[in-house]
Amino acid sequence: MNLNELITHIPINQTIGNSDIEITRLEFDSRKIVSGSLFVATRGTAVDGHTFISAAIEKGATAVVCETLPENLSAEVCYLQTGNSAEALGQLAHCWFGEPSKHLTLVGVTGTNGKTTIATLLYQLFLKEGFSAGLLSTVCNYINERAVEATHTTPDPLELNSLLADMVESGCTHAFMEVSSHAVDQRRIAGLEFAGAIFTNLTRDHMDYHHTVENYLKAKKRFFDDLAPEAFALTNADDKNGFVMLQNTKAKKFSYATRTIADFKGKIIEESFEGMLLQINEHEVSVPFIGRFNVSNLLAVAGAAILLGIPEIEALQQLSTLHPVSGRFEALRSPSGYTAIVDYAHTPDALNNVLSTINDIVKGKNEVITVVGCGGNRDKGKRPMMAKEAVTASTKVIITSDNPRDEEPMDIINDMLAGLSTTEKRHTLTLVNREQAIRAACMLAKPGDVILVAGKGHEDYQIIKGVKHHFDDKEVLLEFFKTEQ
Ligand SMILES: CC(=O)N[C@H]1[C@@H](OP(=O)(O)OP(=O)(O)OC[C@H]2O[C@@H](n3ccc(=O)[nH]c3=O)[C@H](O)[C@@H]2O)O[C@H](CO)[C@@H](O)[C@@H]1O[C@H](C)C(=O)N[C@@H](C)C(=O)N[C@H](CCC(=O)O)C(=O)O
Ligand SMILES: Nc1ncnc2c1ncn2[C@@H]1O[C@H](COP(=O)(O)OP(=O)(O)OP(=O)(O)O)[C@@H](O)[C@H]1O
Ligand SMILES: N[C@H](CCC[C@H](N)C(=O)O)C(=O)O
Ligand SMILES: [Mg+2]
Repeated sequence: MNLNELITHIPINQTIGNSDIEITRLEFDSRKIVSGSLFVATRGTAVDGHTFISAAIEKGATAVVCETLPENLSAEVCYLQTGNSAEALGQLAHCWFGEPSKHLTLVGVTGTNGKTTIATLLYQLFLKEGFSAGLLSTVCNYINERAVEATHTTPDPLELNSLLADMVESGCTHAFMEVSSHAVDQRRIAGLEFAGAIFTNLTRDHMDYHHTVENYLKAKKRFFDDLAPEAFALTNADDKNGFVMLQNTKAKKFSYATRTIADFKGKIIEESFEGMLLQINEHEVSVPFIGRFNVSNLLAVAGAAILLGIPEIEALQQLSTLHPVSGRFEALRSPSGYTAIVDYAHTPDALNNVLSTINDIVKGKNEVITVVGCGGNRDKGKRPMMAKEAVTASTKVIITSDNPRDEEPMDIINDMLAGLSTTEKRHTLTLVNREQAIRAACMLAKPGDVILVAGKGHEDYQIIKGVKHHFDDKEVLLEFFKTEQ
């Protein structure tokens, strides 16, 4: 593609060299440059891409987009100085891949928890309604039914626009994606045209990255601020920041809630480990989901579907046919009569929601045994809170490893234990080995008890010292169940 055509949509403050040249590849990683590439130098969280401009040129880059021009300029290279390289990368990727989001009804979901659930259920619903649809999610990306491995909750701009272009080429009319706060902050979604945006909730997460809740809120809010007037913005009116997210949006505002006035209102009529009977607006709907938090998720799904043109009755009927996302409140019945729940809860609020749901069903008649850890190289502040949530709402707790990554597992466990009183610690088991921790919970459980294995959900790996080992909570449980038969 001609460079002049590519840079039409980005603000260029200064051009040095000939920009009427053909570009063979758009890249932001100097290690992937090929001859004729346009290299975009972005300031990262670990290093500054500007330090790799010369390396990119040595590998054949013939054009460079950067915020700061290098001291030594090459006569064979076109330099384009811009105010924000990350923003420019998003716009360039949008253009490079043929502006795919213009040819899709693209809906983004943001918030601390519920993004994967809502985006995946919308994708399922639109497939069931006969549409060709795509999904970008933490668990997996899909182009119609074709699975593409997910490296992130929200991919980098090149991978993101490449996947969207693949969806267009595959005949997709709708695409649903998660918009993480990192993605908004790093401008991975720059240039995308959204038909709608959904806000789930804002509670503690990613403080290791955003450092303050205010920064975290601002990152998510920017997603709504940037929406076009013809888009819809659907927010959770139960969340205290629900309308804060929408206060500067130009989009059409709508809300959903279980506890207050809203465009899409719902509540639980009945609940068991098999599912719930809900009242949504003036209709009763039976769904194979559990927990008040899932009522919110399902209201967002139904609301967005209706705003996208699905008749209300059809949208609500479809809710009954949807199936839970892998690793989100997955109930496994043991041969000896206890139930094990595998769930992805890895924030204090998520753990609180899941344990509240379990206790609403168990009602104190049986034991609730929780196995939980915290990820390494992630928010340390949440660790004592996670332990406290687990101990407060469980009869037994086993603290263990999640993805230790580059940290010492015992250091993470000790950070968690710091949230407990002496008495609470005395009643809490710690086992660094996650498999042993899950097995111990199964050995402790009696018929009717509930085990919650929290934090990893769908993950089939455990990251230890940079190595991704195979590990799957569900597999460990099913292996133990075999010993009970
Ligand atoms: C902390 C973080 O978000 N990092 C993301 C970020 O990388 P970075 O800024 O750290 O990159 P860097 O290493 O500092 O490099 C800066 C720049 O120099 C360039 N570079 C670097 C080295 C070199 O030799 N040559 C070169 O050109 C890099 O290509 C980059 O453009 O931009 C990269 C490209 O988009 C991402 O792959 C990377 O995700 C890392 C791997 C990551 O783990 N991110 C997690 C925290 C994340 O994004 N999580 C969210 C939310 C998760 C959730 O809540 O579900 C997600 O959306 O997945
Ligand atoms: N609406 C909600 N409110 C609070 N907790 C929720 C909600 N929906 C799901 N959860 C809890 O949070 C966990 C993660 O859910 P989900 O994967 O849908 O969130 P997410 O926003 O995609 O998370 P991540 O940011 O890690 O990708 C679930 O396993 C459940 O414990
Ligand atoms: N079990 C994972 C859950 C968080 C994954 C994702 N939300 C992220 O922050 O990368 C961990 O804590 O390591
Ligand atoms: Mg997710």
